[in-house]
Amino acid sequence: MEILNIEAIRIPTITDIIDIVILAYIIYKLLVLIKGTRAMQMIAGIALLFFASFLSGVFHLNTLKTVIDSTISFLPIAVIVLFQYEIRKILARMGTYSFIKNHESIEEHIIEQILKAANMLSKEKKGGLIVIERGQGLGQYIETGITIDAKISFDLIINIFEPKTALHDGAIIISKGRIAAASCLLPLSSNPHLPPHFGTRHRAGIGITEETDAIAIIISEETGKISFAKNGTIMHYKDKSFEGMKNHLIGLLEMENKKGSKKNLLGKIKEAFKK
Ligand SMILES: Nc1ncnc2c1ncn2[C@@H]1O[C@H](COP(=O)(O)OP(=O)(O)OP(=O)(O)O)[C@@H](O)[C@H]1O
Repeated sequence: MEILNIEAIRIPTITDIIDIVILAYIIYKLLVLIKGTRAMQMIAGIALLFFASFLSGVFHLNTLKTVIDSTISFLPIAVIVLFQYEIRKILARMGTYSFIKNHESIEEHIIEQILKAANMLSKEKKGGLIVIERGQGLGQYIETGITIDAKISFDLIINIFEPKTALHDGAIIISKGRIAAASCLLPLSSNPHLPPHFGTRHRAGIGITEETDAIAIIISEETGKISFAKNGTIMHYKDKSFEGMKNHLIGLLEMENKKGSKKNLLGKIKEAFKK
């Protein structure tokens, strides 16, 4: 009896190896992506269904197996419905793929103007929310606000966030090195793990970075704290020095500025999966 069919075994080619490496990478990223999320629980549930189907087959529980198998056949639709938000987000990020570097990316002196304004707002305990567009266009959020289309300056930002003025509510969106609009409405994060004391300003700042690759600077009216949000994660800024803060923001934006020119489809897919 032939135990092993030697004929069927062939030396893997370079293409096979690349194929396997890509697949392994995608599976790894998917597992990282869903670790600790409701998707993980869903996968555990799906695995349980397959196991139950297998067991009912082994013990010839035919009716049970039929019911379980027909449930399994609906799984692809259920996954699309349940994860439509995540799928939409990944596709939107992939859709922003660009061969061309954004030459209008933000410059250092502009960052200084933004941070000087953030510091002033913080000192005076005036709330502020500034969103910086990166690779992914923020047109749909810009449309919710009032068009400004002006050069970025300390004075303008301070004026916009002056309490009780017409434009102070909502966010400023910086696009292509200019203040595109003010009073913009951002999506609120629904992350259940955010501290309950986070109000709508912080949730909006985090929300826009969950939906897009933008960076948000949040200045708390209550505490004067300056925070940065990226990829749905918020970082309270501890180093009070201006240079430290500037380098931090440059660091957050650097991916776009330095790697922007090299950003390829794989990079976009990687970024989409990062979340
Ligand atoms: N969807 C939104 N998009 C943009 N800005 C928003 C949105 N919702 C609320 N804001 C802004 O947040 C302000 C209210 O902030 P709120 O006090 O609820 O939040 P917070 O996170 O506790 O901030 P703070 O620490 O400044 O009090 C609103 O006046 C408005 O300017």
